[in-house]
Amino acid sequence: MMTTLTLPAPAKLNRLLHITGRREDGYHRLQTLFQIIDLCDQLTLTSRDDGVIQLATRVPGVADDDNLIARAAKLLQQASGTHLGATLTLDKTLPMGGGVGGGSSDAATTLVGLNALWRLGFSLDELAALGLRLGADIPVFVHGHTAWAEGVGEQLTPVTLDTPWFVIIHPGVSVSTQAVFQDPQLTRDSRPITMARALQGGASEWRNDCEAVVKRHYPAIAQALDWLSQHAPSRLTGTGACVFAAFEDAQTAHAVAEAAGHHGSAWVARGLNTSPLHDALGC
Ligand SMILES: C[C@@](CO)(OP(=O)(O)O)[C@H](O)COP(=O)(O)OP(=O)(O)OC[C@H]1O[C@@H](n2ccc(N)nc2=O)[C@H](O)[C@@H]1O
Ligand SMILES: Nc1ncnc2c1ncn2[C@@H]1O[C@H](COP(=O)(O)OP(=O)(O)O)[C@@H](O)[C@H]1O
Repeated sequence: MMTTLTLPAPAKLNRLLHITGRREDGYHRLQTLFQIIDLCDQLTLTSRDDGVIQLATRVPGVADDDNLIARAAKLLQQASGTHLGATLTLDKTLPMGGGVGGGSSDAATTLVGLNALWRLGFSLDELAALGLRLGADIPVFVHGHTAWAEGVGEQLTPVTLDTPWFVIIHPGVSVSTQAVFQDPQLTRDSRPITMARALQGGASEWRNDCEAVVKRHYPAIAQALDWLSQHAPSRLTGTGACVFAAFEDAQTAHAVAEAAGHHGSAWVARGLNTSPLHDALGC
């Protein structure tokens, strides 16, 4: 019987991010295009008979009880009533709090992977609903398809986007998502658009409503955006700190990433339409 799985947890980019209003609970309504990319963390999940959820690796700065993979595993255990446990090993590549959704994706891979390992038989819809209780960015990674999203990011429609090579720069500062959403100067009244219109417009019309506020508060992000914009149109992902630009060929992307060194860490990643997690599990 299968007792160990090693699975990818891919990152995402917000190719477009509009803030269209605020819910009664203070959370902001968004319209966004989430694109999955091939930059990944790796998770190894090993089933155990004693019911214990054990973290074999620590995430710096995150208490084990707060770690999203431990929380996801415990939530799935509770929801299913299984007597099984798991040892969870996380090989972290994705920058934390960078707007590429690493923690959310780790949690999604835990839910989808343990569902297979423990043979629970939950559907992806059921797992996405569980994931939403831990974070708004988790459902897209559970479903595993590049998507148009509304609500707080949980109402998903799968779409197919171009699959360029992205240069992603993390300017080495950490952005507080909460502070961005609390800023009085944040654009929070963008007129809602249809998905068809967003897709028709194409990348040249896509923007991120958080960008102006984030650039004002974090000069390093403004500088990275200005520098990258000399090579190709550049955007912030999520509430930052990462910025990205799309290139048609890998060679150009690698040359730009190499030259980006003085602005922070830089990666090259390919845009995807389906998640490598779902490719690996055949689901
Ligand atoms: C805006 C996005 C787009 O992908 O940014 P990134 O986190 O990826 O950068 C996400 O949806 C972010 O979701 P997530 O990262 O789960 O946000 P949380 O940590 O729950 O939010 C921190 C705080 O930001 C505010 N917040 C967050 C999301 C939202 N739609 N409206 C809000 O007003 C709330 O005050 C919340 O307490
Ligand atoms: N397994 C995990 N990996 C990364 N961050 C985690 C994890 N568990 C909890 N966190 C917390 O979640 C925060 C946001 O993580 P992350 O998803 O990487 O950022 P973002 O939502 O900006 O892309 C981190 O700063 C950290 O405090």
